[in-house]
Amino acid sequence: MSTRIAFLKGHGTENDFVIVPDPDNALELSPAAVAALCDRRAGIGGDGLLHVVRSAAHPEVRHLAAEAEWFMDYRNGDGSIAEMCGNGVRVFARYLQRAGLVGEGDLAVATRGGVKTVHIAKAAAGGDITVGMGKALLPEGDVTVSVADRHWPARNVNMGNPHAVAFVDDLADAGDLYDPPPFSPAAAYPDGVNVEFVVDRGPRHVAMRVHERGSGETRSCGTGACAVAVAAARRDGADPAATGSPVTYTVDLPGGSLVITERPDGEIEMTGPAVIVAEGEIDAEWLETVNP
Ligand SMILES: N[C@@H](CCC[C@H](N)C(=O)O)C(=O)O
Repeated sequence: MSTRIAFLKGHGTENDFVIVPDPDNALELSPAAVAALCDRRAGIGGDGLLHVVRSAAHPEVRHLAAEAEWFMDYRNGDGSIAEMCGNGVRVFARYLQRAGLVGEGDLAVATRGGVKTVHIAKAAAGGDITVGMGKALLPEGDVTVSVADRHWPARNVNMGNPHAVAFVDDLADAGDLYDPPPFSPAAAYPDGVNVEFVVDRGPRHVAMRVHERGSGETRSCGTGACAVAVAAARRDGADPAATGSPVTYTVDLPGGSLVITERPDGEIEMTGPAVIVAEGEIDAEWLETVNP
């Protein structure tokens, strides 16, 4: 009889994830296995995978174990590794809460993009979760993104992972987003980039579509929404560090809305939903066939 491996399925504003609890880091999850699990026809399906591991059990973040008990080992749907996932970290926290592995209040989660603090509201089995996303870096230099023969200047924003934010007249300008939008100069993003296309909806209210590195077009991207809020604030002349007042943007995405606040110290908070929709078991024999 084959061993079975637990999984859950969850989403945050319809950015969906396969969740694989593996506290002792006992599973070998190759890029091919992750891609197979995230496959929407031949696997479970998801934009990415949240491998839930105790920090002490993972060589990349063992040094953070005293600070953050749990490590979000995030993988994109194509099996590639990313530094950070904003929707993912809320869903990750929701899983830990639901499994009784953490209590109420603030929770530190280790990611490749640093330790993030997640606030889970009291008695909230559902409801929104707020995450301290850290500070945005705004590397200097012009970046251009393209769709077919159209080109837009883009703001380079790093939220632990790289983003290129382009303001457009209409979200349809982004086209079908099947392929990663080309960008230049190539040296701006040696490891690829997440590209956001943004339109205005009203005062401090924008809407976006995103092509995610390693996942394609998704219905939401939390780090992308933070990058967009910071780029929109700078474009609108709003810099919390200069004024001493926080700035909040609502960012609409195809899968829902996220609320992003940048504080005068540069720290960014993101608030949005995190939902677990199912749980089950992965057949270990099948996993072996896709995990060479
Ligand atoms: N959907 C995520 C971002 C996931 C990582 C990204 N595709 C990358 O490669 O950087 C989010 O909610 O932030």
